[in-house]
Amino acid sequence: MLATASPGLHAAARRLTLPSQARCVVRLPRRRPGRPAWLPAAASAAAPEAAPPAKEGAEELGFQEMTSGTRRRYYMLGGKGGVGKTSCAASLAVRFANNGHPTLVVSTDPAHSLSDSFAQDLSGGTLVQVEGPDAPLFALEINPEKAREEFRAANQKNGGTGVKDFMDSMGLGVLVEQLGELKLGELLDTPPPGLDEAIAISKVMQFLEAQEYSMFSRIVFDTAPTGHTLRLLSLPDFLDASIGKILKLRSKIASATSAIKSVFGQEVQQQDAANKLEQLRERMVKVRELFRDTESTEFIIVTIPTVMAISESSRLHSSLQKESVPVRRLIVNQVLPP
Ligand SMILES: Nc1ncnc2c1ncn2[C@@H]1O[C@H](COP(=O)(O)OP(=O)(O)OP(=O)(O)O)[C@@H](O)[C@H]1O
Repeated sequence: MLATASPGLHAAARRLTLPSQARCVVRLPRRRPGRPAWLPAAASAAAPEAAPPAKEGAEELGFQEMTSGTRRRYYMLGGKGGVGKTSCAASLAVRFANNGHPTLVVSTDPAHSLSDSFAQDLSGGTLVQVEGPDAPLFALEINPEKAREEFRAANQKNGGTGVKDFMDSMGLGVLVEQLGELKLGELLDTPPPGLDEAIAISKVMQFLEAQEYSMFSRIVFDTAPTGHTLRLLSLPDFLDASIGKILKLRSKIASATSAIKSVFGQEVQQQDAANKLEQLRERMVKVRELFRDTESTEFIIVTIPTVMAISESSRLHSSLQKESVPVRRLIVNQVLPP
């Protein structure tokens, strides 16, 4: 089905080329092969070891490096909005599968572009097998909004926003103000950018721990645009700080309110909310660790040959370096003839 429904994509995946240096160029249909002559100086920050004109042999060697070994590896594709992250993630996943890797490609894009790339409906929130490649290729489209809703519903059920409401109801107005400063309500009601995606990624990681999904040796993530990725990386610190302050505050008021709390039976609810936040923080820490694990993970920046995209990619690369996220390759998409 893939070959007939998306012949261009399939062909592109087969022609995916990767130089052995720190960058790779994906050539999609109707695009001119070869090193882009337009690459301005600004790109050197995103690809410090800018490659010489790529030779097919060297490119294949680079790709072999990505396909070698059966140990599970994660590839995170990120970059500016609309540069072709989903298209490239789909191409890379097909290429992995055609090289014998049981592969899973995950998208957290609510626009469902992965479904369009494969011409299959993947929106059900479960794994769907993509027809065409040699080895099993499964795709999963996670709706981050839905994942967030689940999280919020769980919090509400467990009295999550109730921490603030509870303080209010106890007449502890001053502390409510302090809580406002801690942005607890904001965190639970309007999560910071990146949280949706972090929840989605941690969900995927959770189910990959199950025996039935242990076959996947390559996991490709089509991640959100730049800003979200950066927020996602700083989330555990943000949550650490927030949760730390919340717990400190809680212990401060514990003695003053314990009698009233037990009368109203809200102590358990509060504890649940704190546990839920703590669980969330732990999951975020796992996501952060995954991003930084040079053994298993690689972040690939996708860009296009425009000044704005390259500038943003350059900033993304610097930020990822600062966060110790391994970046070794750059995909330059939509290379046009001069
Ligand atoms: N090499 C290419 N040649 C032709 N069209 C392309 C190419 N790469 C991407 N496109 C088209 O550009 C559009 C955006 O691509 P895609 O959805 O993959 O980008 P994205 O970075 O994932 O977007 P978003 O940030 O919105 O998630 C799509 O219509 C896609 O078909």
